[in-house]
Amino acid sequence: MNDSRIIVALDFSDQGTALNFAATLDSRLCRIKVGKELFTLAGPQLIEKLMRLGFDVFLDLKFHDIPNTVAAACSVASSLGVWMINVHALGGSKMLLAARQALDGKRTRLIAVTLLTSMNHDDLSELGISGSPEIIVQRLALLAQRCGLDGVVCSALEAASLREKAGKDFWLITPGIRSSNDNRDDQARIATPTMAIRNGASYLVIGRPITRSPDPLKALQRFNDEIVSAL
Ligand SMILES: O=C(O)c1cc(=O)[nH]c(=O)n1[C@@H]1O[C@H](COP(=O)(O)O)[C@@H](O)[C@H]1O
Repeated sequence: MNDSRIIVALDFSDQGTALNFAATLDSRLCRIKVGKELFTLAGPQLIEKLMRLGFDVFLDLKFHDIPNTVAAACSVASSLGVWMINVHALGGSKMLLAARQALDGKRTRLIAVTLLTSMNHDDLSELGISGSPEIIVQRLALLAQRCGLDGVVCSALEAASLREKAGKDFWLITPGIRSSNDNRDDQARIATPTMAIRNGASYLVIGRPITRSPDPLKALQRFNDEIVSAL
């Protein structure tokens, strides 16, 4: 059984590198996320190969469209046998309900992205959205919960207040994870693994701090150890 809280973001620009990298990891120590770049390049066959290596796959395509289109896309994504898929909460309740309905009776988990972790207060103002990231994330997360989704993607900074409001069974998936000496890259709302766990995160999405490490398996083990001691 895989009780790791880590989802490794497999953000690579070619299939061979991605598969070789996945093979150096251990499917008992993490799950794998495939995003837009790799899926556009390598498609369902790659998902199949990763599942054959024993990985639970989170297919991160962040669907955001009219309800009918999103529901159909969710249904097809689920038929690939993936562990989890996501949509944007900003698609609104009709879209979220349609996505949820498309997965009724299926094993695939459905979560909603709230506010991207690359965005900060200034980005919201630029869009004419008033309110802090925390308030917006909370509103979108509770909407997703009311629509019956399994959880949301948010930053670890919002996880503590959300955990209180959404209860213990709602999944909080937190990207933007960085140790204190890691490069922040394009992430704006970041937190350490310890902070994410203490704030109630269910799973931590970690990409570059593992994929760019000279010893990815060791980095994964180090993150897992940090998480276990924070639990
Ligand atoms: O849905 C996501 O996974 C996601 C949502 C979000 O708000 N922020 C975010 O960074 N992600 C993804 O999480 C991963 C983070 O990667 P690193 O910044 O390299 O750790 C990337 O694959 C992003 O696409």
